[in-house]
Amino acid sequence: MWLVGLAIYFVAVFHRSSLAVAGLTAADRFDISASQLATFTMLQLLVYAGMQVPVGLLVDRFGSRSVLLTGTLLMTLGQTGFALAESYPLALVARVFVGMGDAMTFICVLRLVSSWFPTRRIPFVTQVTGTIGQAGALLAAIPMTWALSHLGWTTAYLIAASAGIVLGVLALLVLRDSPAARTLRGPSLSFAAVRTSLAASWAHPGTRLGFWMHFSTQFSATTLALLWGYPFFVRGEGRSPATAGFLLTVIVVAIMCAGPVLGWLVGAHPWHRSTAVLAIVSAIVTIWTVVLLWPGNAPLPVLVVLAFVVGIGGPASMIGFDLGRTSNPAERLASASGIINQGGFLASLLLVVTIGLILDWRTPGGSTTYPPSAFRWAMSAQYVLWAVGLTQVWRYRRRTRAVVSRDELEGVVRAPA
Ligand SMILES: N[C@@H](Cc1c[nH]cn1)C(=O)NCC(=O)O
Repeated sequence: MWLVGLAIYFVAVFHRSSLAVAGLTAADRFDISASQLATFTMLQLLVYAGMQVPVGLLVDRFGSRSVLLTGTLLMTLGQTGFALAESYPLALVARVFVGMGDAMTFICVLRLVSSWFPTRRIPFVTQVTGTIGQAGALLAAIPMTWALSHLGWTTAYLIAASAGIVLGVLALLVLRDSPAARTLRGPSLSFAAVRTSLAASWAHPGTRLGFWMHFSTQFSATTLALLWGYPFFVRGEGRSPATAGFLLTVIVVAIMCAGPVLGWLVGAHPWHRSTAVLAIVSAIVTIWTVVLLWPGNAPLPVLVVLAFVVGIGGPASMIGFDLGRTSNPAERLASASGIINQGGFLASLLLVVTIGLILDWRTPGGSTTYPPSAFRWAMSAQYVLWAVGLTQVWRYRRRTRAVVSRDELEGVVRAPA
């Protein structure tokens, strides 16, 4: 069950990232400017973040199997539309469908993990899910670049879309919501029930802690990987395109290395989940400060450390979902995960837009040849998000610890007195 869900999530990450290497071809095909190109990424993030809570509610109501199948269908339709679109507005509509399908995937897989694995394995399997799923971005980078240049736009994207048909059929035949039932159905979704369920999830400080953990940890990596990393390394730090590509790969390597380690750590020391997040965000802030204060271009080893430490933020964000799991009953798990999953994507959306605005503001003459000083200003916008995120993690960590029993969390069984 897990492998089927994981395969669909892997393909969702592949679809999500498949535009990153097609930017120049897309600009030619649709005859669009750089900001119109960036609109694709913003729209996708907006749809993804906006759908998290509704998707969580749908999963709690209709089960992961039904929602995952719907998501796979939407992504496949979207990617097929993108392959065939010849105008910018049609391509935007197709990207909205890809974003909607993508938004339906991860929460379903988290729910499958909690239904099919013993409790003590869940933190580790959740991390491995994120780690393997994120490798879909690697598939989007290398084979997709080859396919676009050798097979052309339409064939490359149609082949990508066909993965959804194969996985959709597999999921239809194989997937079960839980060992006890092929399809689980929760209570019906009246407006009052939805409000009560969301309010109950949000009222638990553990859900809020999870949201702010997700918010603080992943935006730096997401923003670099999806849009601004390449221009920052090339224009802001004077590196060659090949070195910029290498630095973006270091982010993915960091995700692969840190995911299983954090999964083990969270399973073994659940009481210290927020300490791990505070330490990782502090490390990210420190290395960014070194790079931004470096006189002139930072040396390559420092940029490698930056890419690696920022990459660790991706798996660190998964710790937020573990807070959601231990703070909510099973029937509210998916909606709590939806609330938490909004954090990092909202922060990334804010940052993607703010960096664009600051670059335009600090670049003379409306040109897109952004100078290194403009990148320093733009990347410094992250301090506002870190300040908000770290303050909230600190506040809600204290509140969560006040209502959660450490012994229960750590599974300590005390002998009767
Ligand atoms: N933080 C990511 C997943 C991740 C895991 N390792 C690195 N990144 C996340 O929130 N994922 C949701 C999704 O849909 O990808």
